[in-house]
Amino acid sequence: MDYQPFRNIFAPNAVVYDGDDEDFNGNNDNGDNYFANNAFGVNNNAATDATSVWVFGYGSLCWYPGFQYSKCVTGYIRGYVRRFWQGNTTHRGTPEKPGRVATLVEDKEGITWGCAYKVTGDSALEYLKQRECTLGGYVTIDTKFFPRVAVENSDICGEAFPVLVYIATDKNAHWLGENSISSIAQQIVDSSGPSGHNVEYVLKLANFMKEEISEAYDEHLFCLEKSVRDILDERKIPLRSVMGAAPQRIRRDSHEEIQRPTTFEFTSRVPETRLRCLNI
Ligand SMILES: N[C@@H](CCC(=O)N[C@@H](CS)C(=O)NCC(=O)O)C(=O)O
Repeated sequence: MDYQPFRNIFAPNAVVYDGDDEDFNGNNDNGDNYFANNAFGVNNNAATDATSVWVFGYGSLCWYPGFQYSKCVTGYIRGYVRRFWQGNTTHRGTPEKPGRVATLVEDKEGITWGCAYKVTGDSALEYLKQRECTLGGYVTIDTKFFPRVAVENSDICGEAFPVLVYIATDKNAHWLGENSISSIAQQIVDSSGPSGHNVEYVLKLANFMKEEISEAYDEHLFCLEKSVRDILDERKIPLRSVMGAAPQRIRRDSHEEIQRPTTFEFTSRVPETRLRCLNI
């Protein structure tokens, strides 16, 4: 499916960090650093609070952040694709039977949808350092996040802003790498760990994508989800035995609820409508 990312309709002139003349650490040809300057697309008091950063989630963080945050915005990053190529022995597997969790793999044309959380202070980052890095083998990178919808006069008003991302590269001890969807699905159905069954991890991520970002299509994730469900059916494993508790409710995209002030002048312009079916 040829996916076209959403264009930001409210900030057509937003300064776009085009990615051509900067590398991932944000340095461009004349020595400016994207991440040192104000984040594009988020107004000053939101993006440049001294102690706040945005963290991009694309795996379990989408449905189980586990830390305090003040905002959650759905959107995507460019230059990466999501792949279940990272092994895990501390959350969704054991040292004897590692599970598989999501990571990102570089792909110049790639887009990965997820959500960005605004966190303030150190506790969230300390928690993520333990959960992702110490227990999971992830490291952090900086990249830019494109909100699905930017809203004029809100704190999510431009095309992109900097995010911190936790990514497992092929250099870490738990890396498993590429394998067929059916083999990965088999391993997932056979794995569980202290945080729950590996199936729960895949299905709750797939549910997040379908419920929150239905316009996006992640072939790797959805083919894996189907393969996992087929195996569960073949083996007559009831979903309730692997799905754990219902995920916490996450309030997302509150900036989209900002309504334009309707003035009398505005409403008086609303054209007459006829309810043809009632002929009134
Ligand atoms: N960094 C990715 C993946 C994070 C992830 O799934 N990490 C795993 C393994 S370290 C984890 O935290 N799992 C917790 C769980 O499975 O409940 C994200 O942004 O969501």
